[in-house]
Amino acid sequence: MYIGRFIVIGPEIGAYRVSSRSFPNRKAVARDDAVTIAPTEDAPETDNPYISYNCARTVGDTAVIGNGSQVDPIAEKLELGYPARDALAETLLALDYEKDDYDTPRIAGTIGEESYIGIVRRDALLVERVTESTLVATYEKDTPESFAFRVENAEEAADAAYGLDFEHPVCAVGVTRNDAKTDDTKMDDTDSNAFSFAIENGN
Ligand SMILES: NC(=O)c1ncn([C@@H]2O[C@H](COP(=O)(O)O)[C@@H](O)[C@H]2O)c1NC=O
Repeated sequence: MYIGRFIVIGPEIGAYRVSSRSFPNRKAVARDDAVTIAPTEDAPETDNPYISYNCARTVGDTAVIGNGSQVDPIAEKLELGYPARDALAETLLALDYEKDDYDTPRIAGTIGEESYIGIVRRDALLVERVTESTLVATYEKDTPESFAFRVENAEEAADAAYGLDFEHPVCAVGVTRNDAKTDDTKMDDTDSNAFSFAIENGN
């Protein structure tokens, strides 16, 4: 089954996976306080506005993940003190679904004291609090659904998301709260105090 990009919110551990038929030549890149989805060096030129973006950011004790440019304004709203539910709902509604051939939905989630997951589709805006592991995807599984995601740390989350049996995996990012009970994650460049990230680019 092809479900496109998807998010899992644990709720203490999360993951984002890029699956792509059209633009497989992409990778996740760790920045100071973000993870970016970017074309690989050998990728063909494209002017598609939807395929390079920050897919993960942290703001204090909240992490944001998502499938497009909404991640930055969601993070900015959190910085201004918006509750996560409102930051997700207002931003998803303002940016709306992507104006491409598929009306691709925007999906996003936050991990924090309370965790949330959201999607804006052509026909709906859904934002829900997450209390058990939940998945939402751009296609097919485009309503948040309970999803068994048994992982202990950010590396396992990235590996598991990458390896899930949905077609055309490209790359994945795992994120975990450091004050959650699983704290044996390897720290890397993108770690804030509150969160650890891990990247799986399939090589
Ligand atoms: N976020 C992404 O990484 C991303 N990759 C592709 N898209 C959009 O989705 C369309 C379909 O892509 P695909 O056939 O790879 O699933 C693309 O034309 C593009 O407009 C994306 N937009 C939303 O998921």
